[in-house]
Amino acid sequence: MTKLSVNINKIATLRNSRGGDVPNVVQVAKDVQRFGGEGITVHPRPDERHIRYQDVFDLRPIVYTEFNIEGNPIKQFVDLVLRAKPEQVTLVPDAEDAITSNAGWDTIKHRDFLQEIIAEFKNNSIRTSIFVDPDPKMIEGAVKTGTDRIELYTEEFATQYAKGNKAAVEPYTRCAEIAGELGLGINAGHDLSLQNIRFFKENIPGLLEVSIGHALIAESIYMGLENVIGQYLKLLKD
Ligand SMILES: CC(=O)[C@@H](O)[C@H](O)COP(=O)(O)O
Ligand SMILES: NCC(=O)COP(=O)(O)O
Repeated sequence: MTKLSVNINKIATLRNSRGGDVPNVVQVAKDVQRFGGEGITVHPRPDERHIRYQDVFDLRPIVYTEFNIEGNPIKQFVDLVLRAKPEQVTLVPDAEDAITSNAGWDTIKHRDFLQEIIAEFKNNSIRTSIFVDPDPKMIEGAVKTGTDRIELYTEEFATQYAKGNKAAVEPYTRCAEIAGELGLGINAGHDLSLQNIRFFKENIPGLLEVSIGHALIAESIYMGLENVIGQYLKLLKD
């Protein structure tokens, strides 16, 4: 069973474009859950260009599915996560000026740092996941950090699949097999969409969760949020 976590960053982007509180991110998160979404993902960035740190505290009491907070574990972010106590934290090595996440962790080079930070989150009963490229060495490195899960960075798959290159899923399949053998849980995300999600899911053994934001919100402009979430849930069924 693969859970759908809906990333609501883009709702905050729209709100922030005008100031004020329309659309209201808390109401959208409530509706996502009412429509069957199995988790809420946010990725607060240091410049708060979409999700603000305050949004995280406003969302915490209403998220009754699974709250997943993503970000680069700078001190400000670590403090936020420890205070909000989400069900899951996903660590992403994104540069401050990056438009969006654009790389996974080098789990070998940053092993000591990741080990320390992951231990702190786990001591606080927060499940950990780390964002990684589909490279077997990075998966083997990930297990040594003590993380519960990995999140496979799917941008390359999505780009290639859109061009008709279905073989692009193969490194992800291989890494999922390795992760499974090593006892790591498997999440995935970035540029997943109604077009590519079924094929991706079918080729990834043990896929526990996908977090989807950009495409899902864009698709909802044409088809409506409830309808789109329903379609994802059907496509993610075993
Ligand atoms: C880790 C990941 O792939 C997504 O969370 C992505 O970072 C979304 O963030 P933006 O909405 O800022 O692009
Ligand atoms: N972790 C990936 C995520 O939350 C959503 O990424 P995207 O669908 O906005 O590319």
